[in-house]
Amino acid sequence: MKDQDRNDRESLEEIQAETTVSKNQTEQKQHKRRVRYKGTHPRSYQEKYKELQPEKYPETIEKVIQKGGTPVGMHISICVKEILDFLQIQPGQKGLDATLGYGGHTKEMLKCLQGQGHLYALDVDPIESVKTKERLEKAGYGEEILTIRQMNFADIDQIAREAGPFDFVLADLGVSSMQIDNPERGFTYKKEGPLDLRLNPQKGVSAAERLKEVTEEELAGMLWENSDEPYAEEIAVTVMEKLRKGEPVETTIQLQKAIEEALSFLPEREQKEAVKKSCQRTFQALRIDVNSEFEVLYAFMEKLPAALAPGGRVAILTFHSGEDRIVKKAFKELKRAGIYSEIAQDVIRPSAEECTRNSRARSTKMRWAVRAKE
Ligand SMILES: C[S@@+](CC[C@H](N)C(=O)[O-])C[C@H]1O[C@@H](n2cnc3c(N)ncnc32)[C@H](O)[C@@H]1O
Repeated sequence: MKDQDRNDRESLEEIQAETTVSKNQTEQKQHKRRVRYKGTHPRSYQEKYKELQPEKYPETIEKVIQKGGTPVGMHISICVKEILDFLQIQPGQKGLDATLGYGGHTKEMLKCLQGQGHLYALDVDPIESVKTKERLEKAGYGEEILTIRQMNFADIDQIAREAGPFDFVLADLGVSSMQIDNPERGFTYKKEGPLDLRLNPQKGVSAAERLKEVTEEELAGMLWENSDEPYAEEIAVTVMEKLRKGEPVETTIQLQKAIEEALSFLPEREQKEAVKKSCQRTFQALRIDVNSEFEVLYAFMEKLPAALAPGGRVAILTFHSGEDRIVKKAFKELKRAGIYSEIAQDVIRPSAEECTRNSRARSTKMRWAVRAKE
């Protein structure tokens, strides 16, 4: 049985159990109103996934993880061992986690500090970072050891001026599973939701608004440059035609349908797979655009050496070739200039075992560098 079916069935059993209890109570106390029947399907995202309440349903969480999935509302940290082996964190050091997310890496780095030193952690996402702060506080990591800021890592110079230089820095780029899994954030074509895709929904314009701003040529260029989308032109033509005719492309499914339509010329047996891949690439390209992901990564790579202490170590996880190219090039150039004394010769990939355990690790590449001692 699929996990989702099982979740739905378990929810149904709970609902039925609640109804039985309420029936017995009704017989005993006639004046009590019956509990309203909730229906066989949970109504909201919150109700639908027990995984969103990990404390209440630990077995459900364990089952999902064992099957290689990521429980909804959680994020499984990638390459933890490889990162810690490289960073060599010592008690008393000062570090920066540039991408807090669910706080998995943060927690592992905090453990290495053994209560001495300080960790700073940044995230642009105002929704998830609040939840992560609460979770880490409950786990015993308060302000005395951990400072969390809602800040873009492009401003690493700012936090370095206040708190640096750092002995170690980690950046685990991209999006977290919680952001992808929440349909209201619009990161996935698999669930209906507003076409938003912003890491910080309180700033900038959503992907739906962005589609209304760009020309057909600009959209095709965006899809090609950000994601190497082979059907960039066909998709751009279809989307723009829809907008010209006054048909909305404002939700994730509306965009998915437009992509399906754009690729309808392909032989039927190829269509399903091609649409899936083009949806992944199109959503990625739009996400990169609305969050200026390449621009902020350039800024981060440029400011990073000045934020590191002499001998300081940095590890970066990337998830697509565009990101990896920027990191690789910056490390190489700065090594040649003598600013880094050592850099990773090759990318480090998660083990096959980790990829089986966590399918989201498959596209991960890790690179590292050590700041020269001068
Ligand atoms: C892959 S997740 C990090 C997961 C985290 N390492 C963990 O173990 O839970 C990436 C996070 O980086 C954040 N992020 C992406 N770009 C950012 C930026 N430019 N500045 C700060 N945070 C950013 C995202 O909002 C997301 O929460």
